[in-house]
Amino acid sequence: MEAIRATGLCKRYGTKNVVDNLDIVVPKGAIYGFIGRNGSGKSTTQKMVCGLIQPSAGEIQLFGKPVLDTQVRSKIGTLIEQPGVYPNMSAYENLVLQGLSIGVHHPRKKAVESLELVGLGKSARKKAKNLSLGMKQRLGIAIAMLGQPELLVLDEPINGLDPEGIMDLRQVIARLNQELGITIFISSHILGELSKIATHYGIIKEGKLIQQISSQELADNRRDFLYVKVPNNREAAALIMEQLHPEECTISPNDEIHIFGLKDTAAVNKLLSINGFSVQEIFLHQQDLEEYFLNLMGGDCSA
Ligand SMILES: Nc1ncnc2c1ncn2[C@@H]1O[C@H](COP(=O)(O)OP(=O)(O)OP(=O)(O)O)[C@@H](O)[C@H]1O
Repeated sequence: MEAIRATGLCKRYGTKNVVDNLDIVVPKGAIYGFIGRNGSGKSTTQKMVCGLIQPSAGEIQLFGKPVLDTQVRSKIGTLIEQPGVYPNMSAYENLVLQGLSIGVHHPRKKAVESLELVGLGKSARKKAKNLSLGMKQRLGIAIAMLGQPELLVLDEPINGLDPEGIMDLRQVIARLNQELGITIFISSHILGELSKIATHYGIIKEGKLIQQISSQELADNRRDFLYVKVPNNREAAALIMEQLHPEECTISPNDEIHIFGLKDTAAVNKLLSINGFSVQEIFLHQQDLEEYFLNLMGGDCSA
């Protein structure tokens, strides 16, 4: 059963379809990276998934139930926009207060547990206003965790964080997913960081889903090749085709050989060497995720 299934989802503001006929499937247990430029409709989609705004059309099911089902709503934790924290209260006090306001059993115990979960155990007594942005985001996740959700919806939690903050947050997300089995629906326009943890991706452009793909399918789609720099490249390429039967060998504009469908660097190196070619450079070129998405989105998506 999927954690989220959105079908034909639309949101119209005035005459504009901000979200346009979206079909999204987030499998249970996934870390689903929802990727698109600013203004592409990510927040609007996430707000509909959380039941914060009404779709203009379409249907959303969470764990097989309609999004407005009260039982299912208790399974969602959200971090959308800034977490509502009191700056002069400590991280711990904020959590206790939030816990009390949503009627959590044993709010003090839960507050301590939630702080530990997000790696803020040692900063429990710090005033919220003195926490770094990354710590504030983790406090926001701790608040979202108070209700023991099965699904966390995180809207651009990485935005504005420094590299250390990003790494800490990434570890927290991975831990919640792996240790507690929580499904994560996380939006971002920063691709690299997400690629280290995401198991699935949905790519949205101008309100339309342009691709939905698992990280496994993505790895298969990305076209890696062996890069070989060698004099007499045409003869070398012909020899490689004849002896090692890769899918394809091309000569790049810079005169390097690109071999597709073969990853055995040693075999190529050996073949060329024993036939008198002096290999200057040889390595496996892997198309990185950024390149892949930029191709799909047609330009710089961090703009
Ligand atoms: N309440 C609203 N009324 C009118 N237009 C809106 C409203 N909310 C969002 N929009 C518009 O919908 C489009 C998508 O916005 P949305 O916030 O969903 O995008 P996003 O991908 O999350 O981008 P960002 O990262 O900048 O928030 C934008 O053009 C935005 O101006």
